[in-house]
Amino acid sequence: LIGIRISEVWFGVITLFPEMLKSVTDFGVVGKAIKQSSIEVCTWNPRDYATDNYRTVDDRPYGGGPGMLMKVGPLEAALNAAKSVAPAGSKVVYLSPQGRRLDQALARSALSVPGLILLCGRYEGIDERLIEDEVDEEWSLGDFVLSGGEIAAMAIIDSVSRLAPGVLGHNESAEQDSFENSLLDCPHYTRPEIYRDKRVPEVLLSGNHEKIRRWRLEQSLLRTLQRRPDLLEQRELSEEEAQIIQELRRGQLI
Ligand SMILES: NC(=O)c1ccc(NCc2ccccc2)nc1
Repeated sequence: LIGIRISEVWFGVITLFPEMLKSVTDFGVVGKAIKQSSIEVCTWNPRDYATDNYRTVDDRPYGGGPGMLMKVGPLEAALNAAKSVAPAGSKVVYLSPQGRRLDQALARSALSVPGLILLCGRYEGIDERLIEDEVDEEWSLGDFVLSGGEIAAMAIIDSVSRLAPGVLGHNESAEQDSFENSLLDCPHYTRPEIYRDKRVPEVLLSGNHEKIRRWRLEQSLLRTLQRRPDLLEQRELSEEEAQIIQELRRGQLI
C-alpha cells in the first residue's frame, strides 16, 4: 500500500516491559481508536535481541557507581528493528527527566510527524553515544524520576492520540479541552440538581447557551487567575477575556 496511510498516528515503543503498554492500548478512547486502526502502537523489547544465554539487557557503567545502564547491543538492535518499519520521517523521542517538558502544545505538535519511536529507559538510563546518534528529542513529563520511561511514553501516546482526528467522538471533542485554549477547566456539574445540600449554578439550568458559554469562560479565567496566573502571561487574550479579567481583578482583588 504505497503512500496510503493506514493509521492517523503511529507509535513505536522500545521497552523492556511491553505488557505495560496495554494500559493505554486496551482501554478507553485510545483503545477503541487502536481497534479502529486510526492509531497504531507497536512495541520492541531489547530482551528479544539479547545474544547471550542469560538474555542480558543491562550493563555496568564506566566510572563505577551504583546502578546499571541499558546494554547497548540489544537496545540498538531493538531500535533498528523499530526504525525499519516506522513511517519515513518518524522521530525518535527519549523519555527522561533531562528532556523538554511535555505540554499540550508539544502533544499537538507531535501530530504533525509521521510517527514517534518512544525510547523507554530503565535502570539509570542509556549510553550517551546512543542518545547523540539516534535520539531526535528528549521529552519529560516533569521534574520527577520514574523507574522507567514507560509511564511517560503512555502519557504521550494518550495525550497525542486523543488530539488525532476521529479519535474522540464529537461529544468528547478535544477543542473544548481546557488546555486546548490554554486555560484551566471550568467547574462541571451533573445530576442530581441538589447534592450534599448544594445546588447546581442556576445559569447551567437556564438553557441560555450564550450565558452558559460566558459563565464557563469567566470560571476558567477566574480559576486560571487564582491557580496558574503564569498561564495567562504567555497567552494572548481576546477582547472579551481581557474585559472579564479586568472585572475579576477589580471584583476579586486578585
Ligand atoms: N520525568 C520523566 O518524564 C521521566 C522519564 C523517565 C524516567 N525514568 C527512566 C529514566 C531514568 C533515568 C534516565 C532516563 C530515563 N523518569 C522520569
